[in-house]
Amino acid sequence: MSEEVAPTDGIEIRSITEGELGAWGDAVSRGFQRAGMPEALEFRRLRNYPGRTLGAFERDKIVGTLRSFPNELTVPGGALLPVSAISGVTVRQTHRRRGLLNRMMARELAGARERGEAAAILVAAEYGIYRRYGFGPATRADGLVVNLHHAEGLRADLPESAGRLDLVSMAELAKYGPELHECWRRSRPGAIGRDEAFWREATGTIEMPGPERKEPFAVVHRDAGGTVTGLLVYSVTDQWDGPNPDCVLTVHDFLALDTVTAVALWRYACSMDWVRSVSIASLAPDDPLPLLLNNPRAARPHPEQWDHTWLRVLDVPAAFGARTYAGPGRVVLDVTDRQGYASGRWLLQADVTGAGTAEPTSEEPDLAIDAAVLGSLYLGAESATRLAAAAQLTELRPGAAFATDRLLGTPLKAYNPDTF
Ligand SMILES: CC(=O)SCCNC(=O)CCNC(=O)[C@H](O)C(C)(C)COP(=O)(O)OP(=O)(O)OC[C@H]1O[C@@H](n2cnc3c(N)ncnc32)[C@H](O)[C@@H]1OP(=O)(O)O
Repeated sequence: MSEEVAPTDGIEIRSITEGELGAWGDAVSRGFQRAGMPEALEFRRLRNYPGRTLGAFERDKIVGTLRSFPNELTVPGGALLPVSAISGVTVRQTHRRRGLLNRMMARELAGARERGEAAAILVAAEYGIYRRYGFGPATRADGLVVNLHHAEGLRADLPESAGRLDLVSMAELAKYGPELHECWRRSRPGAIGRDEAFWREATGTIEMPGPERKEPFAVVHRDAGGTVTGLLVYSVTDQWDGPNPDCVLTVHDFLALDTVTAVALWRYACSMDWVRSVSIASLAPDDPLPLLLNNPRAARPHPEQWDHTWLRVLDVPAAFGARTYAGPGRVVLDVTDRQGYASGRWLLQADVTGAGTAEPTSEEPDLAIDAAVLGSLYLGAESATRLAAAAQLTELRPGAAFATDRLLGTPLKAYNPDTF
């Protein structure tokens, strides 16, 4: 496993004390080019776990930051995998490219492995940073913009809800949202848990830096029995084309437990007076929304479609034993890992029930990959066939990439709506 390099520059990497939280948050703001807009102290407190908020200290000055918090990642089949969620990664502008991130990341990954977290996840500010630490893009956020003029509404043959929609306050959203999300997240590989910090920020009881917050609207769907089965959080621009309304409805959060609920919520959004387009910045790549419209061509890719959550496998047997598989099969992976956590030859095999294991083996390998590619394959975000075509992995036996896809393929695309 990778060891932290002995410091030669007098800069010490250590976890901060509670009393240093304010200065640590200021350092994060500075590193993110947001001087003067510190992250709310309350938010920082809620995401501060003993030993997991790191600072790079030059004497008493914080010149580097990285924090992680425990989370659970839904894996194919619905199990929840313990993961380390990393965020707040910054190095002071005057101290960059001297290896401080290398040192903070080495410490964090070693800590995560010790705590028994089978993988680490993060949302990368820039594409080029994290592959060297074994992270690969593992979910996508493929939003849509629906032009309502072209859409011609939702299809008339869709199932109608026997339930109802209710506009709710932020306080009610804080009450209904967590339970609904707990249910929803088990159905989508790539989803993560939402903690108190998430809901406090989403419902406005923690003031975050940035432009003044306009309270969004929230609507919940209840089924005929009164159970909340979906929510839509949105805002509407005040935009006019001369005397004619030309508003955009922007979706901030959308959760639906079933098709009837999704139809009811999308019908509501797509038939709003004054609204000419619906913009959803983050949606699962295989979300059925375009197919609900009379004209699916009206749903165009959102300009911000991107690789969203990056994943780094830390414990191969635990991670691959937790997920399920598309069918029976076996494949031997030869994994190269600079930090060592996933290095070696692994026999990945699954039986007819979809249960599978990853075990060390001395058998001849079928595929040669690096740890970042393992991260991209884990939730099924990328196919081995595509990665082979992109020269990101090497097939050592003809047909091995296809065999890997038959094993790792998932019926639902990995998706995580939450940036952290
Ligand atoms: C999960 C999150 O929080 S994402 C947020 C990431 N933070 C930011 O983008 C804020 C602005 N940037 C920064 O604060 C810093 O530049 C950081 C944190 C990205 C990098 O910190 P540094 O201490 O400069 O990195 P360090 O010197 O350890 O470099 C490590 C390696 O990453 C590379 N690297 C560092 N930053 C970048 C980058 N932005 N793009 C590509 N490569 C990078 C370095 O070249 C080096 O490569 P090598 O090991 O092959 O020689």
